Amino acid sequence: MEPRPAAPRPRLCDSLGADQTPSASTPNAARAELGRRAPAVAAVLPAGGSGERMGIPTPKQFCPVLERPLISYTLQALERVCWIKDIVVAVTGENMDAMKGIIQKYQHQRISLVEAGVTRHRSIFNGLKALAEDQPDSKLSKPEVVIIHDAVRPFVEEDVLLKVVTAAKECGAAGAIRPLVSTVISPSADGCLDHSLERARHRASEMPQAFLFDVIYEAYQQCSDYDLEFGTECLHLALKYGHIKAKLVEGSPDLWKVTYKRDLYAAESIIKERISQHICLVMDTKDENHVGHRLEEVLKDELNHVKVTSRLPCHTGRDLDQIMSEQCYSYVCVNVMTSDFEEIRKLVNMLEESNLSILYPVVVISVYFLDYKSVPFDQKMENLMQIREYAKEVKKRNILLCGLLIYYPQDEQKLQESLRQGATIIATLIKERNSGLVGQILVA
Ligand SMILES: Nc1ccn([C@@H]2O[C@H](COP(=O)(O)OP(=O)(O)OP(=O)(O)O)[C@@H](O)[C@H]2O)c(=O)n1
Ligand SMILES: O=C(CO)[C@H](O)[C@H](O)COP(=O)(O)O
Repeated sequence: MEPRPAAPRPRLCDSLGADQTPSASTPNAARAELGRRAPAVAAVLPAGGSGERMGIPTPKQFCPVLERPLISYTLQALERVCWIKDIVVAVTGENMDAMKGIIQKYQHQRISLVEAGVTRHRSIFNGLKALAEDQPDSKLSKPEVVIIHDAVRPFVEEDVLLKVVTAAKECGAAGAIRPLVSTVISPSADGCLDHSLERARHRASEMPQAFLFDVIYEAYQQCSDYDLEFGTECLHLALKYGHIKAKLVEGSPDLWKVTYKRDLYAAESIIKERISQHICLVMDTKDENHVGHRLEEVLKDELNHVKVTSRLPCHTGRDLDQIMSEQCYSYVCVNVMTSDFEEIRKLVNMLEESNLSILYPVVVISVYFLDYKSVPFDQKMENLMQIREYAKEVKKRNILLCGLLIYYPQDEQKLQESLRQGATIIATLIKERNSGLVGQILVA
């Protein structure tokens, strides 16, 4: 088991990062209402499947995405919602230790583990039992509303959680839905089309779902072995056994369930895009006419949807702390005045203290300029080679450090070209977060 990192992490409810910002559509009135009447809300996450359709031995909830297990992203998405008091995760006995290791390594909070069942419904039922009042020695208390959410749907946002919880409080049950992508057809026994459903009149049932706890717990207590073995829909159990017609809430496309291998690639791309929305340039000069500021302009041009900010180095710029607390995961250290690594070391130390890289790889690019006239290329490169060893060291802390040498010719047009190429390399390193390039010195 990996040791627990020392300092507490700088986030959760009040500091929201790139993938943590509640969507603009978060219904503030509903949130306020929920706050006023504060129903106790808990969540149950079934995570006991084997991921057969993924076709690999590791169950998909434990597959690494940017070197962190998928389930950790889902836990992060739920635990950042302050009004969810307990999160109960159902895991198989054989994966219990691995799950405990994940909770410890990524500092997840408010998590309780229960043993999974042989089917998804049985796993959920075990989670509900742990929340029910009548469990001896349990630290958990029975919630008024329970959210059920698959461990393999990592992109659940606070606004949809709030919508299903508010609707469940009113109607007894609620679930997220999406338009169907394909038409659903029913084949007959001989493999021919029996009938097809009118696509526009049907919806795909997704997660999260929420229920008044008593409604869903009683439904699970009453349901048949057949339901527990073959059922795939909790809303159906609430209807069949509690006569509750669930409220259906439109969900976002990102709520889809990671099922096949390609879904892991899609999840990784979404995460990379979300954490690459803010770049901080740490400039070692205030001089507005310096080439570092021209690089900033070109970078803003290159990355027109990305927020690019610049700051002075760490020892004078206290607001770098602020940027780190806003969860900026990309830093470009522009060394105009010196060629040493002092500024980079200070920046990396600050990043380590911030604990940012526990959850996501942080990219740091150290940029230097090469004026052939003053320093020969080989001499400059020799100096920069030191970055390799240092990069190897900080890679262990999930900080991906690379060097970039930008040619600085006298000719204005050529300089512009170098800066543009430098900006393209920076943008690629940030978007890709490729750990294979750690310690490399690229030349523009
Ligand atoms: N006995 C089971 C089976 C599934 N699940 C969980 O239910 C969620 C949704 O199920 P699904 O996507 O079907 O997962 P798997 O059963 O793992 O996948 P597959 O059907 O491809 O084997 C997943 O988080 C999965 O871990 C569970 O807790 N217990
Ligand atoms: O979408 C869902 C609820 O409606 C479930 O996630 C889905 O039914 C899980 O089923 P399976 O484990 O068979 O994939």
